Amino acid sequence: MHLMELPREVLLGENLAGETVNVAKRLKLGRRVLVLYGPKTKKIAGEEVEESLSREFEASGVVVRGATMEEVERVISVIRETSADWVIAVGGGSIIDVAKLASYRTEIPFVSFPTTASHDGIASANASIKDLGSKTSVKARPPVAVIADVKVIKTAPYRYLAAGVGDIISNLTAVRDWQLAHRIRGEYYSEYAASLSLMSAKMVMKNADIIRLGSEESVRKVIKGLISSGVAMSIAGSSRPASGAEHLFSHALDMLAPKPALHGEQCGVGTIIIAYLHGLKWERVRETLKRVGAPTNAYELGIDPEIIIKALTIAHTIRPERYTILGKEGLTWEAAEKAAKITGVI
Ligand SMILES: NC(=O)C1=CN([C@@H]2O[C@H](COP(=O)(O)OP(=O)(O)OC[C@H]3O[C@@H](n4cnc5c(N)ncnc54)[C@H](OP(=O)(O)O)[C@@H]3O)[C@@H](O)[C@H]2O)C=CC1
Ligand SMILES: O=C(CO)COP(=O)(O)O
Ligand SMILES: [Zn+2]
Repeated sequence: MHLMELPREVLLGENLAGETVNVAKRLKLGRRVLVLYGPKTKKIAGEEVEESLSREFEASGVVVRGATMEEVERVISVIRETSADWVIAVGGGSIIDVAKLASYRTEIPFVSFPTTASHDGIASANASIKDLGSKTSVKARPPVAVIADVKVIKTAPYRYLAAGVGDIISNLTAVRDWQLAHRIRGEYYSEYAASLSLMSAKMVMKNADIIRLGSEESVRKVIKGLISSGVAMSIAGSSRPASGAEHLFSHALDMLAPKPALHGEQCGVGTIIIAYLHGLKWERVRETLKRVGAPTNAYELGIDPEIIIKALTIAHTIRPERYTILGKEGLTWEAAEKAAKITGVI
């Protein structure tokens, strides 16, 4: 049996902090709510959401710092102490992932209230959590509702929106890797999930100039792509349609770089190199990233070229079960250096 779980409500609009109350009432989420936010997103929208919910429910808030297993366990304890009926995550990808996994493990629903359009975990069913030093993709449940407030998301520096484009354009190579794994390893493949995922990537390529404006319309375009990408992951039952070798490269950078860039920025640069390895039109990927003002090379990522090469050579070891163009052996140092040089990444 293949179970697909999807969000029940997706709200995209302006000034939605107060709407959280109506969503909770419609979906009968319960009286006690735990609001999760980060040190910055607390001020950006977290407090406002908590205040709105406090008028009708018993709301308490907790500050989360980073997507680690320790934070997930700490939040699980707070859920139990406060007997929370549901959770709402107000923040970037890290806060949403912690809320997603903690609510799944305590079997309560969670609502996603993104403050950035930088990642496609907004509506997905899986959580990317750092455990014992490396990022793992853990099964969870998608949010029962997504409340995307364009005004809040627009407060984030433009860099975050461009990172969202990087996370979406990754779908081009992720789907290629998935097809490869299907053909070579007989892995389950969903044509429907793959098409939906590719559609998001094509939409951002087509709308790059509108996205570049950094307007509310830009935010809407990127958010829709991120949500569709998350839905594609839910349909597939894994992050396969949106995470291939370019994501392994980004996870490797998170482990190796003293100061990693944003997830979506790293994935975008990874897509350029992995598209080259797949024999795809990598120049088109680079062109789109340039047009939206996302990084396309090591210098713009603020990462040393040696670390880029090293990350390419170890990427295949991060999730050995996830077969990609990197194969079982991975890239040699020379091959990695050549691919990075040809594509102008180093
Ligand atoms: N589960 C999935 O399917 C997916 C998960 N991911 C995961 O998501 C994470 C990346 O998410 P990302 O959002 O890039 O990074 P983070 O969630 O780590 O956020 C980065 C920083 O941005 C801050 N921030 C958030 N909103 C705003 C805002 N409106 N204005 C200014 N600053 C803001 C955060 O504040 P604060 O310090 O308050 O938190 C934080 O300091 C990675 O861990 C990645 O693995 C990515 C894609 C898919
Ligand atoms: O980031 C993702 C999709 O964009 C999914 O994350 P994983 O690489 O952790 O599976
Ligand atoms: Zn991603």
